[in-house]
Amino acid sequence: MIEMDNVSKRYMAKDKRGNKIPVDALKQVSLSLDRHTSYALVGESGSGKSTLARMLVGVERPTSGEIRLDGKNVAAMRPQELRLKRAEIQLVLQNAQGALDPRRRVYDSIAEPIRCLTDLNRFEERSKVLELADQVQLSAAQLERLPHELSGGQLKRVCIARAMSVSPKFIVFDESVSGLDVTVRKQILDLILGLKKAGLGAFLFITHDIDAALYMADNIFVMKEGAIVEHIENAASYADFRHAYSRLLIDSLPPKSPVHPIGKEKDDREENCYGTSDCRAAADGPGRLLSVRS
Ligand SMILES: Nc1ncnc2c1ncn2[C@@H]1O[C@H](COP(=O)(O)OP(=O)(O)OP(=O)(O)O)[C@@H](O)[C@H]1O
Repeated sequence: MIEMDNVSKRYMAKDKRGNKIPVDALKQVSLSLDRHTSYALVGESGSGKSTLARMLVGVERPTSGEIRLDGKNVAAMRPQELRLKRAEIQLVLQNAQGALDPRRRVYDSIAEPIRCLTDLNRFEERSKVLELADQVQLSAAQLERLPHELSGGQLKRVCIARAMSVSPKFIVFDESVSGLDVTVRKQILDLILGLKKAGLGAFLFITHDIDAALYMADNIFVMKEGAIVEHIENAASYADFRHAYSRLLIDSLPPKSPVHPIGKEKDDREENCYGTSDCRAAADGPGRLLSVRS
Protein backbone atom coordinates (compact mmCIF):
# COMPACT_ATOMS: atom_id res chain seq x y z
CA MET A 1 0.00 0.00 0.00
CA ILE A 2 1.31 3.44 -0.96
CA GLU A 3 -0.23 6.35 0.91
CA MET A 4 0.06 10.09 0.55
CA ASP A 5 -1.17 12.00 3.54
CA ASN A 6 -1.66 15.74 3.09
CA VAL A 7 1.33 15.96 0.79
CA SER A 8 2.24 19.42 -0.49
CA LYS A 9 5.11 20.49 -2.71
CA ARG A 10 6.21 24.09 -3.11
CA TYR A 11 8.83 25.04 -5.70
CA MET A 12 10.53 28.40 -5.85
CA ALA A 13 10.42 29.73 -9.40
CA LYS A 14 11.46 33.10 -10.82
CA ASP A 15 9.16 35.68 -12.34
CA LYS A 16 10.04 37.89 -15.34
CA ARG A 17 12.02 40.26 -13.16
CA GLY A 18 13.98 37.44 -11.60
CA ASN A 19 12.16 37.65 -8.27
CA LYS A 20 11.54 34.36 -6.52
CA ILE A 21 7.91 33.30 -6.43
CA PRO A 22 6.41 30.20 -4.81
CA VAL A 23 4.67 27.61 -6.99
CA ASP A 24 2.41 25.24 -5.10
CA ALA A 25 2.62 22.22 -7.38
CA LEU A 26 0.87 19.89 -4.91
CA LYS A 27 -1.67 21.03 -2.34
CA GLN A 28 -2.46 18.68 0.51
CA VAL A 29 -2.86 15.59 -1.61
CA SER A 30 -4.11 12.51 0.18
CA LEU A 31 -4.59 9.21 -1.59
CA SER A 32 -3.88 5.55 -1.15
CA LEU A 33 -2.89 3.10 -3.83
CA ASP A 34 -3.04 -0.60 -3.22
CA ARG A 35 -0.71 -2.91 -5.00
CA HIS A 36 -3.28 -4.94 -6.88
CA THR A 37 -5.27 -2.20 -8.57
CA SER A 38 -4.76 -0.08 -11.67
CA TYR A 39 -5.18 3.66 -11.33
CA ALA A 40 -5.15 6.59 -13.69
CA LEU A 41 -4.44 10.20 -12.88
CA VAL A 42 -5.81 12.74 -15.30
CA GLY A 43 -5.41 16.51 -15.43
CA GLU A 44 -4.37 19.41 -17.58
CA SER A 45 -0.79 20.36 -18.26
CA GLY A 46 0.71 22.00 -15.17
CA SER A 47 -1.84 20.49 -12.76
CA GLY A 48 0.90 18.68 -10.83
CA LYS A 49 0.75 15.14 -12.22
CA SER A 50 4.50 14.70 -12.75
CA THR A 51 5.24 16.27 -9.39
CA LEU A 52 2.98 13.70 -7.77
CA ALA A 53 4.76 10.93 -9.72
CA ARG A 54 8.17 12.14 -8.53
CA MET A 55 6.96 12.17 -4.93
CA LEU A 56 5.59 8.63 -5.25
CA VAL A 57 8.82 7.16 -6.55
CA GLY A 58 10.97 9.20 -4.16
CA VAL A 59 12.84 11.29 -6.72
CA GLU A 60 11.76 14.35 -4.74
CA ARG A 61 10.62 14.94 -1.19
CA PRO A 62 7.42 16.69 -0.18
CA THR A 63 7.55 20.14 1.38
CA SER A 64 5.04 18.91 3.95
CA GLY A 65 2.92 15.84 4.56
CA GLU A 66 3.80 12.19 4.76
CA ILE A 67 4.34 9.39 2.25
CA ARG A 68 3.97 5.87 3.64
CA LEU A 69 4.98 2.61 2.04
CA ASP A 70 3.26 -0.38 3.62
CA GLY A 71 2.34 1.80 6.57
CA LYS A 72 5.83 3.16 7.20
CA ASN A 73 6.76 6.82 6.76
CA VAL A 74 9.52 6.96 4.11
CA ALA A 75 11.11 9.94 5.87
CA ALA A 76 11.80 7.67 8.86
CA MET A 77 13.29 4.78 6.86
CA ARG A 78 16.96 3.88 6.97
CA PRO A 79 18.78 4.23 3.63
CA GLN A 80 19.06 0.48 3.02
CA GLU A 81 15.36 -0.12 3.78
CA LEU A 82 14.38 2.85 1.64
CA ARG A 83 16.50 1.56 -1.26
CA LEU A 84 14.77 -1.81 -1.19
CA LYS A 85 11.30 -0.29 -0.83
CA ARG A 86 12.00 2.18 -3.62
CA ALA A 87 12.92 -0.64 -5.99
CA GLU A 88 9.35 -1.85 -5.55
CA ILE A 89 8.01 1.31 -7.22
CA GLN A 90 9.33 2.13 -10.68
CA LEU A 91 8.72 5.12 -12.93
CA VAL A 92 8.38 5.09 -16.71
CA LEU A 93 8.97 8.59 -17.98
CA GLN A 94 7.36 10.49 -20.83
CA ASN A 95 10.63 11.10 -22.64
CA ALA A 96 11.89 7.61 -23.45
CA GLN A 97 14.87 8.87 -25.45
CA GLY A 98 15.99 11.13 -22.60
CA ALA A 99 15.52 8.38 -20.02
CA LEU A 100 18.09 6.10 -21.69
CA ASP A 101 21.84 6.53 -21.94
CA PRO A 102 22.44 7.23 -25.66
CA ARG A 103 25.80 5.42 -25.61
CA ARG A 104 24.54 2.29 -23.94
CA ARG A 105 23.13 -0.75 -25.72
CA VAL A 106 19.45 -1.39 -25.06
CA TYR A 107 20.44 -4.66 -23.39
CA ASP A 108 22.55 -2.82 -20.83
CA SER A 109 19.85 -0.22 -20.16
CA ILE A 110 17.43 -3.00 -19.27
CA ALA A 111 20.06 -4.88 -17.27
CA GLU A 112 21.27 -1.87 -15.28
CA PRO A 113 18.61 -1.96 -12.52
CA ILE A 114 19.16 -5.72 -12.21
CA ARG A 115 22.88 -5.12 -11.65
CA CYS A 116 22.28 -2.33 -9.14
CA LEU A 117 19.39 -3.75 -7.17
CA THR A 118 19.56 -7.55 -7.31
CA ASP A 119 22.08 -10.33 -6.70
CA LEU A 120 21.54 -12.09 -10.02
CA ASN A 121 24.71 -13.34 -11.75
CA ARG A 122 25.41 -12.55 -15.41
CA PHE A 123 23.84 -15.78 -16.64
CA GLU A 124 20.64 -15.16 -14.66
CA GLU A 125 20.67 -11.52 -15.72
CA ARG A 126 20.80 -12.49 -19.39
CA SER A 127 17.92 -14.89 -19.08
CA LYS A 128 15.90 -12.21 -17.22
CA VAL A 129 16.61 -9.57 -19.90
CA LEU A 130 15.64 -11.97 -22.69
CA GLU A 131 12.45 -12.88 -20.85
CA LEU A 132 11.59 -9.18 -20.43
CA ALA A 133 12.36 -8.47 -24.10
CA ASP A 134 10.02 -11.27 -25.05
CA GLN A 135 7.26 -9.84 -22.80
CA VAL A 136 7.50 -6.38 -24.33
CA GLN A 137 8.01 -7.78 -27.85
CA LEU A 138 11.55 -6.62 -28.52
CA SER A 139 13.80 -8.87 -30.60
CA ALA A 140 17.24 -10.09 -29.56
CA ALA A 141 18.71 -7.98 -32.38
CA GLN A 142 17.01 -4.84 -31.03
CA LEU A 143 18.64 -5.45 -27.65
CA GLU A 144 22.03 -4.93 -29.28
CA ARG A 145 21.14 -1.52 -30.70
CA LEU A 146 21.63 1.98 -29.32
CA PRO A 147 18.54 4.04 -28.38
CA HIS A 148 18.75 6.29 -31.45
CA GLU A 149 18.43 3.20 -33.65
CA LEU A 150 14.95 2.40 -32.30
CA SER A 151 11.53 3.91 -33.02
CA GLY A 152 9.52 5.85 -30.42
CA GLY A 153 7.29 2.85 -29.72
CA GLN A 154 10.27 0.50 -29.37
CA LEU A 155 11.93 2.94 -26.96
CA LYS A 156 8.80 2.93 -24.80
CA ARG A 157 9.00 -0.86 -24.75
CA VAL A 158 12.62 -0.65 -23.60
CA CYS A 159 11.63 1.72 -20.78
CA ILE A 160 8.80 -0.58 -19.71
CA ALA A 161 11.14 -3.61 -19.71
CA ARG A 162 13.71 -1.64 -17.72
CA ALA A 163 11.09 -0.67 -15.13
CA MET A 164 9.92 -4.28 -14.88
CA SER A 165 13.44 -5.69 -14.57
CA VAL A 166 13.45 -5.54 -10.78
CA SER A 167 9.95 -7.03 -10.50
CA PRO A 168 8.38 -3.92 -8.98
CA LYS A 169 5.09 -4.11 -7.16
CA PHE A 170 3.95 -0.82 -8.61
CA ILE A 171 4.79 1.10 -11.79
CA VAL A 172 4.04 4.76 -12.43
CA PHE A 173 3.64 5.51 -16.13
CA ASP A 174 4.02 9.26 -16.60
CA GLU A 175 2.56 10.32 -19.96
CA SER A 176 4.09 7.13 -21.28
CA VAL A 177 2.26 7.16 -24.61
CA SER A 178 2.37 10.83 -25.47
CA GLY A 179 4.10 11.66 -28.72
CA LEU A 180 3.25 8.32 -30.31
CA ASP A 181 0.95 7.96 -33.25
CA VAL A 182 -2.48 6.54 -32.51
CA THR A 183 -1.75 2.96 -33.58
CA VAL A 184 1.52 2.66 -31.67
CA ARG A 185 -0.09 4.33 -28.65
CA LYS A 186 -2.83 1.72 -28.65
CA GLN A 187 -0.23 -1.06 -28.92
CA ILE A 188 1.65 0.27 -25.89
CA LEU A 189 -1.55 0.66 -23.85
CA ASP A 190 -2.54 -2.89 -24.70
CA LEU A 191 0.94 -4.09 -23.89
CA ILE A 192 0.65 -2.57 -20.40
CA LEU A 193 -2.82 -4.08 -19.91
CA GLY A 194 -1.53 -7.44 -21.15
CA LEU A 195 1.41 -7.30 -18.75
CA LYS A 196 -0.99 -6.49 -15.93
CA LYS A 197 -3.02 -9.58 -16.75
CA ALA A 198 0.19 -11.61 -16.87
CA GLY A 199 1.13 -10.59 -13.36
CA LEU A 200 2.71 -7.13 -13.49
CA GLY A 201 2.00 -5.42 -10.19
CA ALA A 202 -0.41 -2.52 -10.00
CA PHE A 203 0.16 0.73 -11.84
CA LEU A 204 -0.69 4.40 -11.91
CA PHE A 205 -1.17 5.66 -15.45
CA ILE A 206 -0.70 9.42 -15.70
CA THR A 207 -2.21 11.18 -18.67
CA HIS A 208 -3.94 14.32 -19.84
CA ASP A 209 -6.17 12.12 -22.01
CA ILE A 210 -9.41 11.19 -20.27
CA ASP A 211 -10.18 8.46 -22.80
CA ALA A 212 -6.84 6.79 -22.22
CA ALA A 213 -7.48 7.00 -18.47
CA LEU A 214 -10.84 5.28 -18.93
CA TYR A 215 -9.30 2.63 -21.11
CA MET A 216 -6.50 1.85 -18.69
CA ALA A 217 -8.03 1.94 -15.24
CA ASP A 218 -11.21 1.62 -13.23
CA ASN A 219 -9.90 3.94 -10.53
CA ILE A 220 -9.40 7.46 -11.81
CA PHE A 221 -8.13 10.52 -9.97
CA VAL A 222 -8.73 13.94 -11.47
CA MET A 223 -6.22 16.63 -10.63
CA LYS A 224 -6.59 20.39 -10.83
CA GLU A 225 -4.05 23.00 -9.78
CA GLY A 226 -2.18 20.64 -7.49
CA ALA A 227 -5.20 19.10 -5.79
CA ILE A 228 -7.15 15.89 -6.36
CA VAL A 229 -10.68 17.10 -7.06
CA GLU A 230 -12.31 13.77 -7.83
CA HIS A 231 -11.68 10.06 -7.31
CA ILE A 232 -13.90 7.76 -9.36
CA GLU A 233 -14.03 4.08 -8.56
CA ASN A 234 -15.24 1.69 -11.23
CA ALA A 235 -15.20 4.39 -13.88
CA ALA A 236 -16.76 3.14 -17.09
CA SER A 237 -17.80 6.18 -19.06
CA TYR A 238 -17.86 9.98 -19.16
CA ALA A 239 -21.08 9.92 -17.14
CA ASP A 240 -19.14 8.76 -14.06
CA PHE A 241 -17.25 12.07 -13.89
CA ARG A 242 -19.23 14.39 -11.62
CA HIS A 243 -16.96 17.22 -10.53
CA ALA A 244 -17.44 20.49 -12.44
CA TYR A 245 -13.76 20.51 -13.47
CA SER A 246 -13.95 16.91 -14.75
CA ARG A 247 -17.01 17.84 -16.76
CA LEU A 248 -15.08 20.79 -18.18
CA LEU A 249 -12.27 18.46 -19.25
CA ILE A 250 -14.78 16.22 -21.00
CA ASP A 251 -16.58 19.15 -22.64
CA SER A 252 -13.28 20.49 -23.94
CA LEU A 253 -12.26 17.24 -25.65
CA PRO A 254 -11.28 17.93 -29.25
CA PRO A 255 -13.76 17.13 -32.01
CA LYS A 256 -13.61 13.62 -33.37
CA SER A 257 -11.15 13.22 -36.19
CA PRO A 258 -11.22 10.51 -38.81
CA VAL A 259 -8.51 8.13 -37.64
CA HIS A 260 -10.44 5.49 -39.52
CA PRO A 261 -13.74 5.84 -41.35
CA ILE A 262 -17.07 5.52 -39.63
CA GLY A 263 -18.77 2.24 -40.26
CA LYS A 264 -15.65 0.10 -40.44
CA GLU A 265 -15.97 -3.43 -39.23
CA LYS A 266 -15.85 -4.00 -35.50
CA ASP A 267 -12.65 -6.04 -35.65
CA ASP A 268 -10.79 -3.22 -37.35
CA ARG A 269 -11.94 -0.80 -34.75
CA GLU A 270 -10.86 -3.05 -31.92
CA GLU A 271 -7.42 -3.29 -33.39
CA ASN A 272 -6.81 0.37 -33.99
CA CYS A 273 -8.92 2.26 -31.53
CA TYR A 274 -9.22 2.52 -27.82
CA GLY A 275 -12.25 4.72 -27.94
CA THR A 276 -10.37 7.95 -27.76
CA SER A 277 -11.67 11.37 -28.52
CA ASP A 278 -9.64 11.30 -31.70
CA CYS A 279 -11.62 8.45 -33.17
CA ARG A 280 -14.96 8.84 -34.91
CA ALA A 281 -15.90 5.28 -34.15
CA ALA A 282 -15.98 6.31 -30.52
CA ALA A 283 -18.59 8.97 -31.15
CA ASP A 284 -20.99 7.23 -28.80
CA GLY A 285 -18.52 7.57 -25.96
CA PRO A 286 -15.80 5.33 -24.65
CA GLY A 287 -18.19 3.10 -22.69
CA ARG A 288 -18.94 1.02 -25.78
CA LEU A 289 -15.30 0.61 -26.67
CA LEU A 290 -14.29 -0.13 -23.13
CA SER A 291 -15.68 -3.58 -23.78
CA VAL A 292 -12.50 -4.07 -25.82
CA ARG A 293 -10.57 -3.92 -22.58
CA SER A 294 -12.54 -6.51 -20.69
N1 LIG B 1 11.45 22.12 -10.52
C1 LIG B 1 10.46 23.01 -10.59
N2 LIG B 1 10.66 24.30 -10.25
C2 LIG B 1 9.66 25.21 -10.29
N3 LIG B 1 8.40 24.92 -10.66
C3 LIG B 1 8.14 23.65 -11.03
C4 LIG B 1 9.14 22.63 -11.00
N4 LIG B 1 8.58 21.47 -11.41
C5 LIG B 1 7.29 21.75 -11.67
N5 LIG B 1 7.02 23.05 -11.44
C6 LIG B 1 5.72 23.72 -11.57
O1 LIG B 1 4.78 22.96 -10.84
C7 LIG B 1 3.53 22.90 -11.52
C8 LIG B 1 3.15 21.45 -11.77
O2 LIG B 1 4.07 20.92 -12.73
P1 LIG B 1 3.98 19.39 -13.21
O3 LIG B 1 5.10 19.16 -14.16
O4 LIG B 1 3.89 18.51 -12.03
O5 LIG B 1 2.57 19.38 -13.98
P2 LIG B 1 1.99 18.28 -14.98
O6 LIG B 1 0.53 18.15 -14.67
O7 LIG B 1 2.79 17.04 -14.92
O8 LIG B 1 2.17 18.98 -16.38
P3 LIG B 1 2.42 18.29 -17.83
O9 LIG B 1 1.17 17.51 -18.14
O10 LIG B 1 2.59 19.48 -18.72
O11 LIG B 1 3.64 17.44 -17.73
C9 LIG B 1 3.71 23.72 -12.78
O12 LIG B 1 3.24 25.02 -12.53
C10 LIG B 1 5.21 23.73 -13.00
O13 LIG B 1 5.61 24.89 -13.69
